Amino acid sequence: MIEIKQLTKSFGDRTVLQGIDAVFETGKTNLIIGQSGSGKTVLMNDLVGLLEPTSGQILYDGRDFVTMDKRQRILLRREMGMTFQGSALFDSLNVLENVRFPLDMFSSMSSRERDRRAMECIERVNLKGAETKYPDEISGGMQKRVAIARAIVLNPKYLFCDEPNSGLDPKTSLVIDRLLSDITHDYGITTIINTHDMNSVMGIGEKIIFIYQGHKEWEGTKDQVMDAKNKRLNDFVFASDLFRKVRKAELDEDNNK
Ligand SMILES: Nc1ncnc2c1ncn2[C@@H]1O[C@H](COP(=O)(O)OP(=O)(O)OP(=O)(O)O)[C@@H](O)[C@H]1O
Repeated sequence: MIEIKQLTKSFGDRTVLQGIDAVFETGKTNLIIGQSGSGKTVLMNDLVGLLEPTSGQILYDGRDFVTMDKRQRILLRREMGMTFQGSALFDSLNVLENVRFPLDMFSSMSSRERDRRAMECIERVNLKGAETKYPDEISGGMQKRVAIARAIVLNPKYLFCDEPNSGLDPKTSLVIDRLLSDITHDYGITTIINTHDMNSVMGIGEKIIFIYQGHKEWEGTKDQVMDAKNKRLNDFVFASDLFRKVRKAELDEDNNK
């Protein structure tokens, strides 16, 4: 479990995150949603230590990341996996080498063991057969899967995914969502996903935190989103034409009963 308490982040005199309290649950897909510019990426970057919060606590199973010394932080970072917006693969490395990279950097495994572990993760994301291909030889969806395999190769307890569906068609997005959800449940990972994809929200949003202009406006589950009474959340959800139509059809159906 990751718990944040009164997390605030300012850049100069501009406050981007304002006193956020939230709990991200173990073994669940926790989604951070919100409009462009609401602060999702800043929040995630604070969580993984790419930014320093201005104030507040970030508790990883009770351990406060903010007050840790450098050595403790390095150790905790080894428990984190991350995928970035865009897949951020190394163009000059093939799929196997990309996935093996964290092991090459951080593990004491033999070369053979590293290959075996990397192949295990490649198989987990259904990319067996693609291990000798280079990123520019595979599709965007396959690149995302390579990024996920690389993010789990060190057996993380915590997985962070910033916009994992960006640039993907709806069908491929579903495949990625399902994969992230299965991995989260199979390995009991605390997974945090930044998204503004409503299909992801309704598909895998076991816990949803809605950020509005830097503060937590609403939290709940995918089953609560459609009926939530929060106007800002509704505006966000139903800004998607498809969801407005789905909701209207549901209401019409109710009225005709
Ligand atoms: N290094 C920085 N210095 C100053 N302002 C920043 C910095 N990083 C982010 N911001 C500002 O913080 C706000 C939140 O940005 P953030 O990238 O977290 O939004 P987001 O919700 O992730 O948006 P998107 O969905 O478009 O990725 C924006 O107004 C952005 O300009």
